[in-house]
This record gives sequence, structure tokens and C-alpha cells, in this order.
Amino acid sequence: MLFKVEMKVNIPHDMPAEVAAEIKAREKAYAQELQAQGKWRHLWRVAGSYANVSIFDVADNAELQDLISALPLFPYMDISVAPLCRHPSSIHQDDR
Ligand SMILES: O=C(O)C[C@H]1C=CC(=O)O1
Repeated sequence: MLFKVEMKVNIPHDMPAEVAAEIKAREKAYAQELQAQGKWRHLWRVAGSYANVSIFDVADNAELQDLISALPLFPYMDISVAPLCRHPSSIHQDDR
């Protein structure tokens, strides 16, 4: 199942820089692991903001919840999720 996930990062201004850097490093490693597994299919920066638009390819809602809630930045993000289905005009065979 495909989901559009929008994440807006709000790291508290009083978080020490080294703590923020450590969380971001763990986030990057986890995000790249999920991309290598094919579960995080697209990851795009929203230009001009500390936010991303992502496409996840997971088995079901429960797996999406498990993956997203394990993000190291999860406590510091506003996240919105929308389920996707194939567009009838799409030419991409891997859309489903
Ligand atoms: O930077 C972000 O958009 C937040 C988060 C998502 C992937 C990652 O490495 O960090």
C-alpha cells in the first residue's frame, strides 16, 4: 500500500546543538535503511522549509504506523498521511 506522508520538523530552539545533531544522524541512517528496503520509496525536501514529502510503500496501516513512530525525529514532527491508489492515466507500472 502506498501512502503520501508529509513531515514538518519542529526541533525545540532550546535543544542543545549536539543533541539535535545526534538525533538527525540517527534519523538519516534510519531513513536510508528504509529507502534501501524499498519501504520509503520517495523522499523530497519541500523547498524553503524544514519539511519533506515522502511516499511509503508498506503492507498496511499498522506497518506505516510502526515505521513512522520509530523515526528518531518523530517527537518533533507534525505528520500527515494520505493513502494513495493508482491513477488511471499513470504510465508507471510500479504504481499500485
Ligand atoms: O529532514 C527531514 O525532512 C526529516 C527527516 C526525514 C528524513 C530524514 O533524514 O530526516
